[in-house]
Amino acid sequence: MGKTNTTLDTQAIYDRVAKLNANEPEFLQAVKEFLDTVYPAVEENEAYKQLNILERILEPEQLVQFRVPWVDDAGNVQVNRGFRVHFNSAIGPYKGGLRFHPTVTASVVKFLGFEQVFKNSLTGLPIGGGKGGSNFDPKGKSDMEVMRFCQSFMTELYRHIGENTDVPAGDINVGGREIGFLFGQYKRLKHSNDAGVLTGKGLTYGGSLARTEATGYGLVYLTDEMLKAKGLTFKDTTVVVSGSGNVAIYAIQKAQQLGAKVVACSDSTGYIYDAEGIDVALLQEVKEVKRARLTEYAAARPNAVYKEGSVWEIDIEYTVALPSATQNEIDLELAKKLVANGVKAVAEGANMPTTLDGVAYLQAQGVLFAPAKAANAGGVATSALEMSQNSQRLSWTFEEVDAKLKEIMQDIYKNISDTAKQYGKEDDFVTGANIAGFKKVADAMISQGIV
Ligand SMILES: NC(=O)C1=CN([C@@H]2O[C@H](COP(=O)(O)OP(=O)(O)OC[C@H]3O[C@@H](n4cnc5c(N)ncnc54)[C@H](O)[C@@H]3O)[C@@H](O)[C@H]2O)C=CC1
Ligand SMILES: O=C(O)CCC(=O)C(=O)O
Repeated sequence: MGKTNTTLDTQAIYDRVAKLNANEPEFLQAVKEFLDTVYPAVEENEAYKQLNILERILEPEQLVQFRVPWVDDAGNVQVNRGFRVHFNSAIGPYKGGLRFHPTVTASVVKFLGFEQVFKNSLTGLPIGGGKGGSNFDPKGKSDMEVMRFCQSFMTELYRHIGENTDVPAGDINVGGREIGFLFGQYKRLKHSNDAGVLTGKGLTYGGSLARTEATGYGLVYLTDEMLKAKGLTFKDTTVVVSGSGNVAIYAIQKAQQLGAKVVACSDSTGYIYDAEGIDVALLQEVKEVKRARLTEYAAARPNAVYKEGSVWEIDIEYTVALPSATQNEIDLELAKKLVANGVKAVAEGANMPTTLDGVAYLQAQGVLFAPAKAANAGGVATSALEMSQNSQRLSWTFEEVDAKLKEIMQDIYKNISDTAKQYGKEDDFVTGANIAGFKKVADAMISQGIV
């Protein structure tokens, strides 16, 4: 076999990736955090080094980019760009969401797909990592425009997915409506009712109970474990959440069920502060039913206020922060603001919402920090439960799925916390999550040869 007694040079590995993926800042950010934390697990394992496991794991198996032409309501021809990255299939079919947002690029899809590999590994379920999306902006589009876009997007995507190959789901701006349109077009093209090809489906055609709630609920279950281990609790604790979409809404609901007071959440232009605690039913009505802005929530609640800017600029004392909007929403300056406001725990509902220097600062200040690949893994874990139900042609009850989700999140916390300790980094859950997620994938890759 090739090299013997090799020494690991993670800087050289990073430099090579940076050269190959120039102009992909989000992907390189995710790679840097990974390399900076997993090296002890590679250093101690001669096979990982000899077989260049890091170099291989950092290279997606495939990246598909395609044109998505569609016609708007005024009869104009529009064109967007579609992507799907098949990052790693060592432990199961590619699995991960689709994002429709103007900021979607190859870099964004690759960072999301890379993180998904280790997140999916942490769930303990047999799913590999993938992700996709488009720079299509559904804001202001009619249902028919969204449908035509989804049909065109699937007209290329269907070649690259399948219930045993790649199983997409939702992410930003891809919810039940979009998954329905995508599934309808997939069936037309394949002439086959493969329910397991997408997750996040509606309950009338193969969706799982509790998938809608799963990411937000799972985030709170994991945070609860992290708090309890330090003698803290959600009960009577003040919480701030960013975003007001799928993850944020159900995180707020579960935190409130556990006795917390969630006083703020946000959209892309501003945030609401509701000192009495957010009214989840009203928030759902505004965001999920009307697809309106948070200003409508403030207009309907006499004591709530709407402010422009980042919710992390808020000037109140609170204990738990759950960033659940988008990447890099908490930078170093905002991390300092969180600490000044008395925050004791941050758990990432969004993918990579904290910059590298933001994470380093929070950890240095002793803030409990749960990284996205552990904290928001409940969504994809429940998607895997949806796949199991589809293949058995069964539907489990809400309580059954929720109980499995809770157990998975408790297991993830234990795994990342034990792994951090094992590598001499107690309470460094970034290191714990990266090493624990990585080792399972690396071992599966080694077993399968050089492929
Ligand atoms: N839906 C899911 O099951 C999972 C989602 N995630 C992550 O959670 C985050 C939120 O996703 P969802 O709630 O599903 O999406 P969503 O489309 O339901 O909601 C997104 C929310 O983020 C806000 N937002 C988007 N861009 C923003 C920006 N530039 N600044 C401030 N706010 C912004 C939107 O206003 C909206 O409230 C994303 O990072 C996603 O990757 C992670 C795991 C699973
Ligand atoms: O449920 C899924 O497959 C997608 C979840 C996802 O995209 C994520 O975990 O970021």
